[in-house]
Amino acid sequence: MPFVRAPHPPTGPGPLLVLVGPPGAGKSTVASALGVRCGLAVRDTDSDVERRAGKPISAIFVDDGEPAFRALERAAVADALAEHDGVLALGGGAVLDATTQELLAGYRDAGGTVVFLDVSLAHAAPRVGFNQSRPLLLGNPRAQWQALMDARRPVYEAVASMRVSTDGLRPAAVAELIHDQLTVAPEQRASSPTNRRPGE
Ligand SMILES: Nc1ncnc2c1ncn2[C@@H]1O[C@H](COP(=O)(O)OP(=O)(O)O)[C@@H](O)[C@H]1O
Ligand SMILES: O=C(O)C1=C[C@@H](OP(=O)(O)O)[C@@H](O)[C@H](O)C1
Ligand SMILES: [Mg+2]
Repeated sequence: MPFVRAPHPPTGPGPLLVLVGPPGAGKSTVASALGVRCGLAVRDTDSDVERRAGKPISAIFVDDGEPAFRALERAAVADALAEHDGVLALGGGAVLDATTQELLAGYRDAGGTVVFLDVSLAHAAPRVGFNQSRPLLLGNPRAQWQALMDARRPVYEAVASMRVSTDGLRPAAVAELIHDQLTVAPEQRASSPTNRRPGE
């Protein structure tokens, strides 16, 4: 079923939907599931950064450092917000950047939808695992993840227009929830638990 499109940002096409949240929330996976389900193009800023750098994120962190990664990420997010008109998954730390926060606020003000995929440590840990691909979780992944989430939760809540708890839901079910939220009438949406602004 096609989406009922939210109003476009006035300055460009803009994504239909932007996914934010911590590592293991399922941003990349749910973006793909939504793309398949709804026939939408999918873009992931982590993939854009890796393509531009010509190496994996873990290698960027080791060779060039986190600030260099964040600069590449800031540029990738700005480009994607301007160019992409499908589903956009951000990397988990992208929303910490002040420029990105401003761009997302403008996107939302223009009618764009930013979805915070929420997840608890118990559900994120098995998803993220202990591999080397997420450099910020090296050492003690569970403790690192929880500290990161505690620090970032207010930011995820501030930039989002919708929060979806993914605990115990398969990616396809998360995609279905988001799809259903965006295809119901706005007046029904306002009273739905998944569409309250975080904190409301
Ligand atoms: N809702 C979910 N339930 C179970 N596993 C999931 C879910 N969402 C994602 N995964 C799995 O968790 C891992 C991380 O997902 P990913 O989409 O890369 O998360 P993110 O992009 O938010 O870091 C992948 O192996 C993916 O298949
Ligand atoms: O949370 C973070 O700071 C990061 C999350 C990763 O993306 P995912 O959230 O898609 O795993 C990736 O951008 C990088 O390892 C840094
Ligand atoms: Mg991802």
